[in-house]
Amino acid sequence: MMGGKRHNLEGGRRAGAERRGRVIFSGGGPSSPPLLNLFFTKQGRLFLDCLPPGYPSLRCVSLPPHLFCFCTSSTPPPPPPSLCSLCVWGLSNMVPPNVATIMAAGVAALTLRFVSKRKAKSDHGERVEDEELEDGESPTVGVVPVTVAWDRIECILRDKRGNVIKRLLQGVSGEAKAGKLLAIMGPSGSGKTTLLNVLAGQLAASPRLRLTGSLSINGRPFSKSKHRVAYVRQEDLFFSQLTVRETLALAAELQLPKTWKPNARERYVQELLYRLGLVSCADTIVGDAKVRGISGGEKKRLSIACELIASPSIIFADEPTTGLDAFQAERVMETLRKLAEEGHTVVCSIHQPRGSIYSKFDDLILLSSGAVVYAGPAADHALKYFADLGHKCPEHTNPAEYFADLISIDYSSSDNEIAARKKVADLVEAFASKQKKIGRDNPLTALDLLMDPDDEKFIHDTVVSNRSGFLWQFQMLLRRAWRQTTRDKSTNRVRGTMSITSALIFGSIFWRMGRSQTSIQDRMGLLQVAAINTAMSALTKTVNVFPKERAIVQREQAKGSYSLAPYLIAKLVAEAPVSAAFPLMFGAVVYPMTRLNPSLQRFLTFSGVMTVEAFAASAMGLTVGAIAPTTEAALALGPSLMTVFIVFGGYYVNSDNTPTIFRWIPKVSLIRWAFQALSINEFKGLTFDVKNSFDLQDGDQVLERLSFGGKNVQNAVNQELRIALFWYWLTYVLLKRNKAKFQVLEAPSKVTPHELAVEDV
Ligand SMILES: Nc1ncnc2c1ncn2[C@@H]1O[C@H](COP(=O)(O)OP(=O)(O)OP(=O)(O)O)[C@@H](O)[C@H]1O
Repeated sequence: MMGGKRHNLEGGRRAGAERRGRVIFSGGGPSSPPLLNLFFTKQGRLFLDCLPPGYPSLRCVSLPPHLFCFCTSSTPPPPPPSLCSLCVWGLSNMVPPNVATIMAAGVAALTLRFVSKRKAKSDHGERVEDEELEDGESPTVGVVPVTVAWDRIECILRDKRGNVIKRLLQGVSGEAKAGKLLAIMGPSGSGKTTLLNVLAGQLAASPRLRLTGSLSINGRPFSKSKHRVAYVRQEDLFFSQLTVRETLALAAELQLPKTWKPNARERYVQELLYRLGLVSCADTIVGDAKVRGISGGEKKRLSIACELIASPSIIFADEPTTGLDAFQAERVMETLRKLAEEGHTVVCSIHQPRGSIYSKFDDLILLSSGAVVYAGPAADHALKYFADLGHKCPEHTNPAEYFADLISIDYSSSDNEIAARKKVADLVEAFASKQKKIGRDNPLTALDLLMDPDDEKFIHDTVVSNRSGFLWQFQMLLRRAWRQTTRDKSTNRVRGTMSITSALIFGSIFWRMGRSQTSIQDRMGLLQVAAINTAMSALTKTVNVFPKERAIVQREQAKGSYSLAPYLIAKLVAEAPVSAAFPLMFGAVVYPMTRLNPSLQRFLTFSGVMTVEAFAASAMGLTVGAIAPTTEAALALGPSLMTVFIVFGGYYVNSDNTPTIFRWIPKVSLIRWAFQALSINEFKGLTFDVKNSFDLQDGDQVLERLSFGGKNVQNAVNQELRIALFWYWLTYVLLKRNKAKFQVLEAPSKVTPHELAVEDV
């Protein structure tokens, strides 16, 4: 299915031609320009030009880092991925063949390859693009053409007792090839996403699933392949406050090798913006539900652009048009179509596309209840196939709609359902027997099998992510976190307003507390509500946003863009000034209104304690966000946990009276340590009006009653800092452990009769 006409890597060709340096071999018949040119680029890389006379269009194929090849052909086969196969191809295709010249070129090339291979070994780990790019020079990222083939994929869902409930995929086989756009279509629940996840090697692991079958890339088992796979998921997740350009630039900075100069990276990002049609919104923020940003279609194309940075050979897209209007859906599919034309292997699942979108597909897989109804070319071939089976698509009807109706189960009545199920079962049977008769539709091409195992090494070298050092990652992630925090004006405005409003409310309630005996209770009450208010607002803000951010970070981590430690530290550093601002605002209003201990030193300590407490609560929010599967779950879990800490916060239950089994809770309660520090800061040295002999004379007596006697502020703040560090550490461990786990594909096995009995549940 490799489309020669569409195999166009103009960028690479141009860049290579511009870099032509010393020619070391030239010849190949009477033609001008010569049939074959072997030359070194200015950077010392070896290039081979094959120019059969009369065929002006050049094509390029990525060869090992030290070898590049440009070639054309009248009946273009896929460009061969190794010099040996190039020579085989050249001998059989060039007209008129000048055997001696080609052989000479082949021998020269192989000799040089042997020499340069040794050099390549010493350069192990570098990418083609790793060489220093000169200013003004275009970056080139080649696409390695690949064929993905899968055979007898079975996915079985079992209940807790191990009984089979459903066959999600039933012996699915097929192929996706370079330069082709393959669409997986079928009614809702037919298994499109499941199949796509299996092909991308990203089916979420579950003890209730059993996955068998074989999956290969260019004839090698998928698990051993080093080709890069991009997966554009249904949900587009981004940092909402970054612009499109910033999002792409950061992804480029984190994923491209450091040897790319800033200019080259910028040009590459600009090129991606053009390719994906994102130039007009390049400087618009991505936005979210609160702040309007780019459109849904633009978000989807930005997702694709981010996936393209690492130059993947294979692109999977799960329902890329879902939620988009007709125009945006068309543009997204046009983008995928172009990527296929550039040599990528593109596979997408799609529900029911309109006619203009359907016409973009090269190949089609139709699924119904997890079984293949049709797999093959999308256009006339599919229509003819169904017409031969007696299902002729009426004229002027969108084939996609026709196929969807044909393979859907009609649940309007039991008779209709039985008839529809029988029709689908017949279609599945018809396709299975046809497949058995003809074997696989398109077996792997001879060239795929000819591939030199060393080329796999090259592929690894060209696509492996070149992760930068800690400091570099920290710097990049700090910039992103800072932008996200400071630009989120609506959230910051709400937090600021809430801080001042609650300070005004508490200030009014505890207005100008005097030194009477009753003011002692008021002071304790105010300090307790201040501690609760600060902790709660920091906690809810964090649990509101972190689960979403966690999903982005986990996706980026899966790509190997950066490590967890620089991410968490950058987040902490970037958010610290903003997080500190709100407790300070609260303190600045409530302190003078209520006339807490009137000294600048005490006011500064009060603000400092509140700030440290806000950090601890925020860190606890991160942990909750790392555990909870959704924002809603995090919002339920976070405040419940905090309520326990409030109860044991030192005001409601005296720590001396705490039941033994709960003694540990006040020790880990961030409310308790904040309350203790605030109380010591407030009461130490304060005197009260005394009217009766049993009245408390000074703050030290109050502290004794609270069981805080003999303690100091510093100690309480240290405990609070330890609690904050504990939550940060726990978040790190949880994020590290909660990496996505994928279902292992077991070798194909016979489905047991018992399992077959549950077909089409
Ligand atoms: N891990 C799982 N556990 C239980 N059921 C599952 C699991 N994964 C998939 N399924 C079920 O398998 C069937 C196929 O799901 P899948 O998401 O692949 O369908 P789909 O064709 O993509 O549907 P849609 O077009 O609605 O997204 C559904 O009935 C789904 O509920």
